[in-house]
Amino acid sequence: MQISKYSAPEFDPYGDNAAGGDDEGWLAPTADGPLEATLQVPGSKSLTNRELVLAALADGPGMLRAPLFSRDSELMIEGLTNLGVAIERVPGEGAFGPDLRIAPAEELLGSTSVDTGLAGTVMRFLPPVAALALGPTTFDGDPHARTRPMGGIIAGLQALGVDLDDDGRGTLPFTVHGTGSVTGGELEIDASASSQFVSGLLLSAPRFERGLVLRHVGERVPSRPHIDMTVAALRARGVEVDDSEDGVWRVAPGPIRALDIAIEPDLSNAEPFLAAAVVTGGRVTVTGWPAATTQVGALLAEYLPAFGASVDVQGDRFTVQGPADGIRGVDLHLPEAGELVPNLVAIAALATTPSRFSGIGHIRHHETDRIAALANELNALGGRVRETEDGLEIDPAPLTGGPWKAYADHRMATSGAIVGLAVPGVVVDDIGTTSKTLPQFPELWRELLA
Ligand SMILES: O=C(O)C1=C[C@@H](OP(=O)(O)O)[C@@H](O)[C@H](O)C1
Ligand SMILES: C=C(OP(=O)(O)O)C(=O)O
Repeated sequence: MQISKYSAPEFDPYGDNAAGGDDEGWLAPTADGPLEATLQVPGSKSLTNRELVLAALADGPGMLRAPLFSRDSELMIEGLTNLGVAIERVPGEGAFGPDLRIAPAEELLGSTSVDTGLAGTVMRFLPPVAALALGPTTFDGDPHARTRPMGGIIAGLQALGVDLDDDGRGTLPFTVHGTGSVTGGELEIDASASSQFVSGLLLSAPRFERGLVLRHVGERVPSRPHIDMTVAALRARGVEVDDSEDGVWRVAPGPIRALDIAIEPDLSNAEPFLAAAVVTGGRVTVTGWPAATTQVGALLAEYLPAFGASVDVQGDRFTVQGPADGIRGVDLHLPEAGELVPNLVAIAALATTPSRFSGIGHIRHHETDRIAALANELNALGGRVRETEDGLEIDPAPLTGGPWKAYADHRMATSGAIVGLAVPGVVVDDIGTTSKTLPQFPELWRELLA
């Protein structure tokens, strides 16, 4: 079956957007055999929100082609707009929405507020931009956003001399009192809780008077591919970045070049559909797969074969063929790829041999404590899942249907959908939470199974 181009529903950034669900929850469809499908997914959250920030700080008007439209990107657009950036939707060729034309502000202006929702990229990338604005900007978000670590950004900006009022807990809410400029220079932060502390500071750094020499001190920084993505995005706009010393990033001051740039499809949002091939022994192709990318989702080409699946790449078509003789358990150490873990754990819960995931302690600080959430939800269905300090261990066990809590976490919601393909009666309480990065999920999933 060829999944058709999908037109995004009217988007309600704060609403439930429970397309396909209701108060009773969303009954995950069960596959009655191997699934065969070809589909396209919308633009990358990580690339869209980086390029929005860089376009807003650039030396002239720029374009984003085929960007993502989801709660996280709408919050980024709204936050930048509040700071005085003009962002206009213009017709484009993308299958999932318009293009964006971005005109940087003559002068960024505070005296405003930014709602971060639950978006890590908004809460970590915009405070340094607000430090460049004139006037105070207050940051706050969803209830759970107030528990996500912000220390590297708060302490980092304060150490750079930015006046930032917080209550000392190292979390939202806080106010950045921008003066229109940041001196920059040498800075040490602990980025072991999130790579986004590094990315957030680097993105604004070319606009600091002395640039930035950012040194990480502490345990290992997670999600390194996401930092590499930030560095590549800066270099593509003519910014000089030296990352040759491990744990140190040197950004030269200077202009950020305006670009007309196409956003790649979100390879991490392709994951649940590719997982569907693995758990049903079917065949799923995602089109528009980039030949070269900094997205962590490209590592699915290594991870999915560990379950016994095979991967075939022909041009821009990325195809996964699921195993015919049952899913193999895996032993994966994934500090680089925390964002991919929930869906991989869902596959592992359906495997015939044990699995172990390690090196992912930091995902306890994502949209929810993903280690606890995965263990809770799988064990409630009869699973045998143990939390470890930095991961999960899973023994094979027959699962039965029942409620599946999403905890406002888009990847928990899609993980419930994956389990439901093989286990009748899994009911996801809030499938609408997929609107954080993929509002089309319920519709695309329905088409996958049609
Ligand atoms: O910069 C980014 O776009 C992201 C970085 C990672 O954050 P952490 O380093 O906090 O895991 C990743 O998990 C998140 O989904 C997106
Ligand atoms: C961790 C994630 O998001 P955020 O950008 O909010 O950190 C994620 O998308 O899996």
